[in-house]
Amino acid sequence: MNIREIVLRHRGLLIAGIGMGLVGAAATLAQPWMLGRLIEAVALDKAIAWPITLIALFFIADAALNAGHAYAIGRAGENIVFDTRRILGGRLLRSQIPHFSRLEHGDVFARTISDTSIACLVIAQALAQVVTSVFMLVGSVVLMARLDWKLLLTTLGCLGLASGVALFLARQVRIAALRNRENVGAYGSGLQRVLGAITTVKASRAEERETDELARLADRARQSGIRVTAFNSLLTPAMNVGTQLSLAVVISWGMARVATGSLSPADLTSFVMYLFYLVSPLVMLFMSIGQIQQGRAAIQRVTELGTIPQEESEANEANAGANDATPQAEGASDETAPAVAFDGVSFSYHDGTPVLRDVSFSLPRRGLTAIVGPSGAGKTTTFQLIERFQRPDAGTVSVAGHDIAALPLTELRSLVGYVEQDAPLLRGTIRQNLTYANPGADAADIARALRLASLDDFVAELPEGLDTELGERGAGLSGGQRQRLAIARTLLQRPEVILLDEVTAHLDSDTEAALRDAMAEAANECAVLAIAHRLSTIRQADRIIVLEGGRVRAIGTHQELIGSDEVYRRLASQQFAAEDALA
Ligand SMILES: Nc1ncnc2c1ncn2[C@@H]1O[C@H](COP(=O)(O)OP(=O)(O)OP(=O)(O)O)[C@@H](O)[C@H]1O
Repeated sequence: MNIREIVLRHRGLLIAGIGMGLVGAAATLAQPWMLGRLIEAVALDKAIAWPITLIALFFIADAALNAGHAYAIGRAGENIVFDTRRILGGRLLRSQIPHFSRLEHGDVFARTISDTSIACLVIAQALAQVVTSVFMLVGSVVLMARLDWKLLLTTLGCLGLASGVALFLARQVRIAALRNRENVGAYGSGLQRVLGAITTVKASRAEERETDELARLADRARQSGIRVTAFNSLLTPAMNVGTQLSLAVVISWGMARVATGSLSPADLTSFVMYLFYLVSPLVMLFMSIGQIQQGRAAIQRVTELGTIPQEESEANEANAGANDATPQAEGASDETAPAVAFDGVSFSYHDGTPVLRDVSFSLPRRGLTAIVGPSGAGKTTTFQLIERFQRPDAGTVSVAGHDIAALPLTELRSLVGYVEQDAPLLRGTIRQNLTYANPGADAADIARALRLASLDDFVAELPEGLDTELGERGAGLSGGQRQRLAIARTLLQRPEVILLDEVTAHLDSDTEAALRDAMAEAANECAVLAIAHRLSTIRQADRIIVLEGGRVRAIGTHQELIGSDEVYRRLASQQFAAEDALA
């Protein structure tokens, strides 16, 4: 992502805004000159209608052009912020999971929400301000030099002194503002951390501790905020002192020269007006330079986030599809190809520890397969590879006969339905959540999916039925209901393969039995691969894959494995004991 390109896309509006600003500045500069001519006309008893009309015209043009300038630049800034956020949002959603999972969410929000505003608005406004300020400064200096160069040198001396102090203060403001942004960001991250785990905080009676910690972070933000205010409040007086000093010198020396006749009252009036004009662009220039520095830091943070590696772009997917057209066409009609096949797959996360080692298995197009194994055996990682959230270091993974490395991602993910361990739901109605992967599903399909997931009675009892609004992350539903809603959503997608990650963990025995029926029915239509702990689920499976330490230990039915595999026997007896204890 390149912010320069985004800014250039809006150059028309920016140039129009700067153009209006420059013409407006010229109209401003013309006013003292015209006022001088008006004073001369009055003094010499000449006609004053023209000077007055011109001053009025310049005044109106000045006001109108300045309003146009502010509107155009503000609008361009908002357009740039919009484009940056739109692109950034898309890039985050299409980013590669291994890179995304390393980001801190609070920081991602800060970069996407506030850094984009600062970067774009500051750059658009501050750049425009620099251009118009420099024009005003040069214009004022040239016109003042034409009026009286000695008075100009005196003015520049006084203002130069004040500018030096102002420059120093502006630099301090910038440093303090950067620190303040970091502190505000840290407070945001802290707030997000505790609010995301509010029930754990309460259950651990940690409210007081966390409130103190939040207050400590907020206090750091307050202190750096006060530093910004302190330096900022000195900035304007520093420039005012310079202005007042030069004004005092210019007026007293200028009046003395008017008395001796070496300067006309009209020129002195114009000169004093230009003096005021000189100060405001000077302050603006310093502030804009400071803002641009701040904006550069924000641009860097936005650009860093924007360069997060992407899953293939649409174009690449199309190419991959075109290059792979023949095997895909064959595979799609080849019902004999396995639903999922792992062939010599090895994988490690970024820390390099091997998680899967030379894993090979294949699933037929129909039927229920359970994956069992001790905690950390690599079961969820297997699912991550099938969805291509992660890529294998060696070996190939195929779905419906296609090597998934060459399959367009949208196609792969339409073939595979995935119900995660925590089954997160999105805000919105039950219907929106249900049809999330298949927005075109009709009422009959929805009713079938609800029935299969044993949710039909629950939804029928709700006053608003399918249109019931769910809270954040599915609040308003029990863990089991959330899980079943996620299963119904996957069933509606009608995939070739359904991956279920410990979906029966949250369910009571009755619901689990209903869900087992749902799995059996789904397994008649597609391949179901379930990570399971409950023996009742495992026993129902057509085949069971036993994983241990990232390797496939054994594959077989419950009866076969009980007789032949030590690890399976141990897992099964542990589960029996646990279920007996529960009973
Ligand atoms: N994102 C990750 N980054 C680094 N290591 C990871 C990551 N996810 C999992 N691991 C590691 O990979 C190994 C396998 O994890 P995985 O979640 O696949 O196991 P699992 O068999 O599903 O375990 P469980 O039954 O406890 O859910 C574990 O040692 C885990 O610490």
